[in-house]
Amino acid sequence: MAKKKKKYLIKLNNKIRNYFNGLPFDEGIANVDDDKLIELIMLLELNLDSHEHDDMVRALRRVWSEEGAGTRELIVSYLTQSHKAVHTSKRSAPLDKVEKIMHILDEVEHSREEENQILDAFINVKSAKITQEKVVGKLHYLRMKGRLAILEKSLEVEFNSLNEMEFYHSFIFSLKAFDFNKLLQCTTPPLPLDEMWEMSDEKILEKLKKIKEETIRVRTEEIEQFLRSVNEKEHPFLTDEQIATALKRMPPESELYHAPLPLELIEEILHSISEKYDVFESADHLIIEKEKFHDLFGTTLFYDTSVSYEKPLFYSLIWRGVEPPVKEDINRVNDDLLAHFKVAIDDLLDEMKELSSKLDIEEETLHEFIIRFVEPQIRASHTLKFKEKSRRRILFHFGEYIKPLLEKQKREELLAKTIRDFKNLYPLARELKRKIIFHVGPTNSGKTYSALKALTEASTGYYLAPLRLLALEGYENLKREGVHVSLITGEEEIIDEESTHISSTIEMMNNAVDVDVCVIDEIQMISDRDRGWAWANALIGAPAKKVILTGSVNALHAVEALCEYLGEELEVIHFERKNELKMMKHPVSMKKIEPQTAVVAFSRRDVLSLKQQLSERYSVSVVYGNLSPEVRREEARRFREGESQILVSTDAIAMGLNLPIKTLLFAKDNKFDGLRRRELLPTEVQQIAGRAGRYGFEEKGYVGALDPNALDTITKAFHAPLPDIELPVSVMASLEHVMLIGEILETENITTILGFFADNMEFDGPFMAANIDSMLEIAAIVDEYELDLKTRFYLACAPASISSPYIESVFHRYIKQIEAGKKVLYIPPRDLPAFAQTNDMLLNAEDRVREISLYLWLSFKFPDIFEDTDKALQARVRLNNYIENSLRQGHFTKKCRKCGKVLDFSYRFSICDSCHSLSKRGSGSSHRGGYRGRRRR
Ligand SMILES: Nc1ncnc2c1ncn2[C@@H]1O[C@H](COP(=O)(O)OP(=O)(O)OP(=O)(O)O)[C@@H](O)[C@H]1O
Repeated sequence: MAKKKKKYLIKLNNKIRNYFNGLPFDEGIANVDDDKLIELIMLLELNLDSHEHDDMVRALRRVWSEEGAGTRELIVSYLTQSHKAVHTSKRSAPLDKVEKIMHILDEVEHSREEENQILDAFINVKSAKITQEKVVGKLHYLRMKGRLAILEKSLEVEFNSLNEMEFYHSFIFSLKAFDFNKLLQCTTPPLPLDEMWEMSDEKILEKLKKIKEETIRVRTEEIEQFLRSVNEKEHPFLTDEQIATALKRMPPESELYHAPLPLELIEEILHSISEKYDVFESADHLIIEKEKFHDLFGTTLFYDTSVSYEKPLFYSLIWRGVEPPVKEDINRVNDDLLAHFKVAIDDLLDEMKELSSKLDIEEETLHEFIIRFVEPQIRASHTLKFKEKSRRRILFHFGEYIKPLLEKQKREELLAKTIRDFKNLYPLARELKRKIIFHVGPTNSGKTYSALKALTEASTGYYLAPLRLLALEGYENLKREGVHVSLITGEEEIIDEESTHISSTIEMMNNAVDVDVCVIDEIQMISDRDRGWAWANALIGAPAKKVILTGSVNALHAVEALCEYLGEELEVIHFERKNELKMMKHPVSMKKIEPQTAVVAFSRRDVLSLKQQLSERYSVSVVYGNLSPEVRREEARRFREGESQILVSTDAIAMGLNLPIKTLLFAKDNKFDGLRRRELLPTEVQQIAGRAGRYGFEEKGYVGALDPNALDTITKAFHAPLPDIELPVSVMASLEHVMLIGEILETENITTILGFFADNMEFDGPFMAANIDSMLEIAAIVDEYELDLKTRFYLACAPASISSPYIESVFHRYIKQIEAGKKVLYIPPRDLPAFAQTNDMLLNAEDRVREISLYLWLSFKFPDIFEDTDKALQARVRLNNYIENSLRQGHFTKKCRKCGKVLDFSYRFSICDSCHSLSKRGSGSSHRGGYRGRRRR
């Protein structure tokens, strides 16, 4: 920096040396003449007492040596080029600009004042831009301005920029009640000034005076006309007083018909015209507003519609007595607003529908969505406007709302697709490239025997039985053959650590470990309304290289269809009945039943009634569904080993059981199937009849009935061809499926999940979702508790027959404990008598056995909670003995409450017919003794 400054000072020194012909400043300055020295002293604003040459030279030498580069530059600049040495802009115009202007003015005649005005006008204009034309033009303008000023003064007017004359004049307003003077502004039409400047001042003045007078005349006429129009007859909107006040307050420059009216007055006038309006004003507009409403999807939106008028226009309508078209204008604006609004809402709705077209969203939900956003916005702004911003906001939120729904739907679709192709849910079975062999034949044809033989010979295998008893039979058969086998049913497990085989009930199939052979017994059960799904699931998912099915011929078509869907090889082996089975020609009377006869009825009541009647002559075994497996087995054993002569049973014996039955008699030809009472189907008759004349026990079998009508129906059904099982067959979700559905539906509600499976699944194969009504009933109970999904599913599968109120309450107690993670103690029944005295006692005992079945079943799923299995098993033995004894003793018979006569179990009343008729005859003293007496007689 310093270097740069020094260099600059040297440059200035050199310049001054040049100027002083090689002399330095101190010497050269002494040669400068006094005038220049004085100017230099003034330029530098030096205050000197004397302006003697030597004093000035001394002062300048001091300044040169003491002051900085700036002062030196000024001095150099002044001496070398004097015009650049101007110290500040405040100084007078540089000589050459003034000279230029003066030079131009020399050519034109002008006064001294005009010269000053011109110099002033160009003071800030650069010299280069100053031309003769501009200077002359300016001079001309100044002269015109001068003349205008004179004219304005003498005429008492002003010229506006349009070259019109503006002036104020006082006019008289003659109103009805009084007169008053008011100064008003008058304006002449535009004046041809260019033309006028050609004239003399006097002439111009004369002309302008005329124009002024004419303007006043016209204005006067205008006022008169105006006053006539508002004065002549009653003004429709304004009172005389209001007119007078408005005119008095009118600003002088206002047009008459534009005379302002106060806001309150406008409001009053509008109300008198029609409805309620709100009126506002801006500087130059009147805004009139009215509340309107619009029904949007059942919600009323309140908003304001407004119109705005320029004040002069509106005032002029009022002054002229013309009704302002506010109502029409507001309605028109409102129609416009509504039309726009509706189109915007319709567009939005369309867009929302398109976005959610894949979802099943009700139109009402879309409406609610729009209302939720639009209503508050309109309430807040009170304007029926649907802004683009709002549209975007609604669509954004709607998008957020449907996003999870769309995702869920996508997942549901994916799930449906997976489940639809049901076979894919069993990947292990699919990998094994299974071979299916169907042992098809009538009952007692050895089809199971032969399948079990193949199973025995296989190194690993499963036997899937329709009943627990048959699983046990299969287990015992395999064990007898020296096979290491485990038994797994819903209630019990007998595990052989070295087992290569498992005999289980079909619902317990393990689809995760593959084996060589799997026998699925009684495949025709696939058409069973409630349990059929277990056979379908097993046929699709059994993980065995060889799957042997046994069943009747009516299942052949369904099995073929399923194998075709699975793409798996099917071999069909036909079996013939081993023993002859003859249909009897005559009904057999109860009194003539031969030993080794099974009598089949279809309800527990009928079985007990038959037992009661037959017990008088024969020893009888009883088998029916409610009995525990142990009791059933014991009763079957007694019959098999000849301890009892007759077996009375429900159709629980229909499947598979091998017993030495020579004759099988149907007690009835109809049954209640859970929904309605109906005739037995040929398949049921043939299956049950097949229990007679089992190969290895008897040579021949006989089938008959107790009464002639039943015999007729049974005979027909016995000979009828079996109709093919109808497709589709039912399939059912496994735990894995349930978990998957739960995850996708984002729910742990087992009722919802099972319902979803049952309702929404469509399958590609010949399938439908199983009938799970009873499971859903249990699921509804389970969902009342806080449990995880796995637990819920297990519980929903539990054998809890909630048609028994006792079992239902037990089930609730169990679930409550599971929910709390607390142990469930098994409380055994207290002292049981030797046998049941009444039917209710027997029913209670059966409920207690079912309670144990439930307890044991749950102990497999929740071993830490249901630990009292030994106690439960012991109690079951006790209860079974008690039930067996009761059945044997027959002491629980139904007797007439009055005379003690033994009644049929199916008898509806508690007193017998004779007691009933006696009581009706009204023997007055209807006390017990009387009846006893008669009975004794
Ligand atoms: N080859 C055989 N050798 C010895 N006994 C046999 C033979 N085949 C079948 N049996 C016996 O014949 C009876 C009926 O056989 P199996 O149970 O296999 O018949 P099924 O066709 O399965 O009849 P259902 O359908 O009624 O069960 C059984 O007691 C069985 O032990």
